[in-house]
Amino acid sequence: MTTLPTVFITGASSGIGATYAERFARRGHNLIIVARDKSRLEALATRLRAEHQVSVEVLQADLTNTAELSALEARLRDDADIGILINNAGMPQAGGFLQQSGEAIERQITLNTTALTRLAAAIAPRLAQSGTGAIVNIGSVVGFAPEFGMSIYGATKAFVLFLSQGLSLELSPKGVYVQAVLPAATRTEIWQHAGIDVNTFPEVMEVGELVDAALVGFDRRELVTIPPLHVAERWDALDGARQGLMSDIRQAHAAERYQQQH
Ligand SMILES: NC(=O)C1=CN([C@@H]2O[C@H](COP(=O)(O)OP(=O)(O)OC[C@H]3O[C@@H](n4cnc5c(N)ncnc54)[C@H](OP(=O)(O)O)[C@@H]3O)[C@@H](O)[C@H]2O)C=CC1
Ligand SMILES: N[C@@H](C=O)C(=O)O
Repeated sequence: MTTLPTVFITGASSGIGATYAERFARRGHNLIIVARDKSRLEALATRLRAEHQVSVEVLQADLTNTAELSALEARLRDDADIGILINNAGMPQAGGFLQQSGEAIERQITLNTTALTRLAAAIAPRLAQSGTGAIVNIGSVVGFAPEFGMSIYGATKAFVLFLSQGLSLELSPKGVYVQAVLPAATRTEIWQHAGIDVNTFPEVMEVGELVDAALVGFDRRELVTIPPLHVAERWDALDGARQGLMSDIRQAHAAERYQQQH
């Protein structure tokens, strides 16, 4: 019987990450679950060990702490049992751009982009060497929507999508599957952290439905999985238009509309 890869999940103490942990435990995977809240992680680990007879290791870490992030990188580099990284940990933006302190900006960009990238960079060489494995990056539809007024958060999520597309081009020929998952409003604690009452939204997806849909995309080896997008052709058209724009870039001279009228 082939041994299933261990799944390394960041942000697993609540919400989407905790649900991913439950779903992969149900599939029989051993887990390594990471977050700052050790007691919540331990409670989840105890439950999943009992319910699914899998190994669940708890790693308490603040991904914005360089030393703690480095320890996680070393584990991802060295532990050959880890075959799937779920880069889930993230934080929202509370308030508009003008309300952001330097520290808040640094913390959000560090968690949502730097830590996610460094953890992917830690595991990717080993997965590429082995010719198998998966990296799942949790983005957001907010990365498509500057109109939502979460400019820094949305920029970090646009980063996650671009990074995932780039990593897929670089790593999928080496057997490594990369997936970007783009939820919309999903019922988790993130909204409390954003200072927003999620119950004021006309529609919110339940977290189990979100993760189950993301796993359908995962099982299909889909690159960009957008569970709330009911018209899949919209994404195809957007990405096709992006590629069309690039094919119309002529680098030798500025476009006529930018030529000085003499
Ligand atoms: N819910 C939604 O509507 C949407 C969410 N997303 C994304 O989904 C991902 C998961 O969010 P969601 O489950 O909703 O939110 P939650 O707030 O429920 O979960 C966030 C998780 O990240 C962990 N975390 C936060 N800060 C740190 C840190 N500094 N170091 C380590 N872990 C940290 C938290 O654990 P702890 O506090 O114990 O450290 C928690 O486990 C995020 O990337 C988010 O941007 C995307 C689109 C929509
Ligand atoms: N996490 C939510 C916003 O804060 C989202 O990405 O929709």
